[in-house]
This record gives sequence, structure tokens and C-alpha cells, in this order.
Amino acid sequence: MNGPAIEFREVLKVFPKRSGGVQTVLDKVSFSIPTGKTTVIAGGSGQGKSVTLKLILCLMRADAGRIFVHGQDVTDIEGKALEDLRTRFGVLFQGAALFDSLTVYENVSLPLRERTKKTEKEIGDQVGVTLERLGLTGHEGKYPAQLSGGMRKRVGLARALQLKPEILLFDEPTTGLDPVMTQDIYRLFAETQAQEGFSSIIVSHDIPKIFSLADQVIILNEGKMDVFTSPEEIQLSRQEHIREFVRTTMGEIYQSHLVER
Ligand SMILES: Nc1ncnc2c1ncn2[C@@H]1O[C@H](COP(=O)(O)OP(=O)(O)OP(=O)(O)O)[C@@H](O)[C@H]1O
Repeated sequence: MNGPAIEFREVLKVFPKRSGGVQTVLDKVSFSIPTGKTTVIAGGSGQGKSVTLKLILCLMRADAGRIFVHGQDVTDIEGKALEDLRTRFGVLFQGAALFDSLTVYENVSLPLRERTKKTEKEIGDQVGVTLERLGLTGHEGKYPAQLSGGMRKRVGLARALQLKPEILLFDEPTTGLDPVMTQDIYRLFAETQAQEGFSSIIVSHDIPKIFSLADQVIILNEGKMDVFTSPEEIQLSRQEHIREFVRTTMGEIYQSHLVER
């Protein structure tokens, strides 16, 4: 597919304040999410990361500006067109947990059962391939409570992949995971993306590590966005809020590079 997977043009999002006036969360921001690549969205608490994801999924509407998905203007999309649009996304949000009363196999096969006319054999074959790819073979009959945090994330990823999404949205993929499980999820994610070719947007605070995956990093701050394509670019930024971000997320080694220049 040519062109960006997603494009924001001058998107404004405001919320009314209790005390009167408005809070500007996105202040006419413009950016593109390249097709087939990984974009990481970072930024402090309350800076608008979730709002950005909700705008992409049309769970929330922009107050001004336009949003495009593969060139289609989705800013005001409704009804059947909106339903169709949503089938093009795979979503892995923290809130969208696995169903505790369903086994691994039942959780992963659910989207195919609900949204396709595939036979039980076809579902079994497809789910089997994904479970094997994500190292979950042998765990099909287990319930989420019997799995480690890392395995639960892998089951969530397996489920999000079933409808072959064009774009995968992944909110805080490694929260609650230890460093080994974090690397594991990143590796599996990169392998799966190489095989399936989807575009992805990951909301993460894990900036030094996530650069092994990211093709670009967008940092949100006070309604504005800065786009970076390498860790060095972030380290060498002269903007005070980026330097503060480096200090708090990347640590002293990176900061000392900054000071030396
Ligand atoms: N439905 C809403 N109504 C009013 N204000 C909202 C609404 N949704 C989000 N906000 C406000 O918009 C701002 C951005 O929220 P958002 O959830 O996108 O932050 P975030 O960057 O995802 O933060 P965190 O890292 O803490 O999850 C916050 O100040 C929040 O209070």
C-alpha cells in the first residue's frame, strides 16, 4: 500500500475544564504513521497518548483538523463505514483483557468465531499457526489465571492478529513485565510484524529499549508533538521538555552525551 497508514492534519482536541475554559490536549498536530513500520508514542502522564489512539479508532472525534487512514478521510465517518474501518485495526489495550472464563484457545479464536464464517477446522488451523509462532503451543487449554504476565500478553497479541489487521495499536505492551519478558515480547512482536507486514503504533514509556523496534518516536508534550527517527536525535535535542524527558526516561549516560556537546 502506498502512502502513510495514518495521517493527522492540524488535529485539535480540547476538553472543557471544570473551572471554565478549555484544556487543549492536541493543539493542531500533524504527523504521519508510515505503512508497515512501527511508531512509538511517548510522553508524560496526561499528555494525550490515549486520546490520540481513541481519535485514530474514531472512539473520540477531533474538534478541528482531518484524520486519514490509508488516504481515506475518517474524521466524521459513521455507521457501516465506521464498522468496516474498525475491522482494519488490531487493538491490544491494557483494559481489553482476556476473558478469564475462556481458555487460551477460546480467547484467541473468539474474533474468528464472531466475525468470520470460517469452519471449526479452518479456525483450528489458523489459531494453531499463531500459537506456535508465539510460543504458546501446549498451553491451549489453560485459563488466563494459569499464565504468567508475559504469556498473557502473548495470548492478547495472538488474539489481536487473528483478523489480519492492517494497523495494530498496542497500549503499554510491557507494563508489569520483567526485563526478560519485555525483550521476549518485543522480539515476538518484531518477528510477527516482519511476517505479517502490519503498521503499528505502540504507546510506551520504555524509550531506550523500544528503539530496537521503533522506526519513529513521537513525543507528546503540552499539546504539541515532536517526531524523532533515532535515539540520538532525542538525546541531542535542545528543547527543554525533551531534555527533561531524556533525564527521566533514558538516564544519566544519555544525559552526559548531551552535556558534553
Ligand atoms: N473524556 C474526557 N473528558 C475530559 N477530559 C479528558 C477525557 N479524556 C482525556 N481527557 C484529558 O485529556 C488529557 C490526556 O489524556 P490521556 O488519557 O490521553 O493521557 P495519556 O497521555 O494517555 O496519560 P497516561 O500516560 O497517564 O495514561 C488528560 O488531561 C485527561 O484528563
